[in-house]
Amino acid sequence: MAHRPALAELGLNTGKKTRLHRILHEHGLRNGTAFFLPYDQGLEHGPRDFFANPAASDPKYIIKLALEGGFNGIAIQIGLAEKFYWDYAGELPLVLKLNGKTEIPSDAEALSPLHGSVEDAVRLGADAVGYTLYVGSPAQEHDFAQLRQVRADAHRLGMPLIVWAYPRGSAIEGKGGKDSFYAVDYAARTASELGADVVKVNFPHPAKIDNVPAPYAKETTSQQAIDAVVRSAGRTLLLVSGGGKAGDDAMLEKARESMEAGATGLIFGRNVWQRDHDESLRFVAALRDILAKYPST
Ligand SMILES: O=C[C@H](O)COP(=O)(O)O
Repeated sequence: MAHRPALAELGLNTGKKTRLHRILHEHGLRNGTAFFLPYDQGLEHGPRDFFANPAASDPKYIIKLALEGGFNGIAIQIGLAEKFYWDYAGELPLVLKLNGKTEIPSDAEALSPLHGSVEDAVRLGADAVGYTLYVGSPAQEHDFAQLRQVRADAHRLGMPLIVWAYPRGSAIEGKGGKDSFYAVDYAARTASELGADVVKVNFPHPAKIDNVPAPYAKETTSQQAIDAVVRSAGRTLLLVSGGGKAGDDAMLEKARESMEAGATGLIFGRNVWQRDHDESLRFVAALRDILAKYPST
């Protein structure tokens, strides 16, 4: 297991520390772990993600589900935050997603444009902002510059910065793909190097891969891979995302291995809300049982 950093070790300014403390110790399990409900898929993938459970297309349904499920917060885009979060202000921490894109253009030169600011997040009462960084994309230079401004604003306004670190672009396809151990490990380190307070990554696929530096070109276990990714994030707290809907046992195992590795928490969306309400809450309860075993300070 890698080290799960405590809040006091992160060198945060007062605003960031206060907000992260509120998220990690005053909501959810209140034990220092994080369990976020992400709801930006309507922009990233389109309405197709709501076909499995049409009720989930309603932002109010999702916010209520997050409250009933005892989540630490919800991650949404500015349009939904301005129109729907207002009814629940103060009850559930808001992570305002500042950039995003549709899946309609190809991912070959992926860049996620900004459409919100850290000032918007302050105005809406958010406790963190989210930024998607496409590590390895040909548009990386523009992405880094965009992130630099967000990081500076977040620092100035005391707002924790959560970076969705996603390997993308044709170069990564030749190195095991966007979810390979090499790609995810590099993404975690990149977010940490660029000033993320929290990084969100996909769970790494540990399969043997070609065209990558030697340490990655051999078989590992999934536990060894996620251990390394947490280590690469260093003093940046790490969240593991859910991904597309999969079997519950596989998802619970992924959650357990992530927490065992030293992750701070989980950010699971489709696996939670692409099923009916009671089923969602049953699955959430099983995930909370896992988080309860890994308290942090
Ligand atoms: O921000 C969005 C998440 O990456 C999507 O979450 P999910 O993969 O668990 O649906």
